[in-house]
Amino acid sequence: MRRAGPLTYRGSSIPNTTTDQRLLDQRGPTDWVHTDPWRVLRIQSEFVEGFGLLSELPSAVSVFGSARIRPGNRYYDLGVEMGAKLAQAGYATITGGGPGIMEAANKGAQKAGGLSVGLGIELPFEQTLNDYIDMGMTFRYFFVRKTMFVKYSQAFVVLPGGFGTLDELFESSTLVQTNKVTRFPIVLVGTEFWGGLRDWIRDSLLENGLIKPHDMELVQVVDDTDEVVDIIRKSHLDIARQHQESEQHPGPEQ
Ligand SMILES: C/C(=C\CNc1ncnc2c1ncn2[C@@H]1O[C@H](COP(=O)(O)O)[C@@H](O)[C@H]1O)CO
Repeated sequence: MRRAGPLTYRGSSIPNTTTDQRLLDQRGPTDWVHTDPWRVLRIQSEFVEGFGLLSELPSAVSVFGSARIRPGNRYYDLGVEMGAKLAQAGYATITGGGPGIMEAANKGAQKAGGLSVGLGIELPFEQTLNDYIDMGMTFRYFFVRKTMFVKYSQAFVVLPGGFGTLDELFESSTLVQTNKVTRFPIVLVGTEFWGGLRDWIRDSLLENGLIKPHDMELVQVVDDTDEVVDIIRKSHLDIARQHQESEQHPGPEQ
């Protein structure tokens, strides 16, 4: 009789090698490493690692913005200030873990004694997480990383940036617009930078009936980092109040 894990073999059914021998003695073909079923497992493991790292994170805010802005630029300083204000208000700061505004927000958060998180992305060129990160992970897949930003933050704050930043802004706006996430403030910081986009959304999208009038409220544009924190706090309090009310007056079981 031979046991192989949960399996039992007897007589001529007993294999002449063990599972461990088959695993360890030979490599076999390798082309499966480049197939989609194998990638699915890698994607799964990325979700597992991400959820494992972030599931016990305190209240947090994702801060997005340019990878190209350097120290000395006024928007870099704005990023540092934003991270610090979020830390002082008790929020962890999550960024894309890279240079520029991401580094600035992480720096501000860390220096103000807050929790600074970086969710980096593997890129075709070598890049490490910036130096101001307390907890970090580098993702292979953009879409897995994006899930983490939304799942583990209470709000998105968007500073000036290029295509990457716009992608993050419009993806989050679509998630709120389609009710995939609810009660999720998206705040653009810098009216001089973002004002033109807001006007274009109103004059082109709203004017042509491509969005509804209330969609204009999905994204707020402000200058003052204290105002950003107020918007986030207020939304947080509204959510807490609604939770309390639904506990006191529970609806029908679902
Ligand atoms: C281009 C340079 C570095 C790129 N490194 C990045 N690291 C991490 N995250 C990134 C990077 N580039 C883009 N992102 C994500 O998009 C947003 C910034 O993109 P933008 O096009 O610069 O606006 C940012 O929020 C990240 O999540 C130069 O060294």
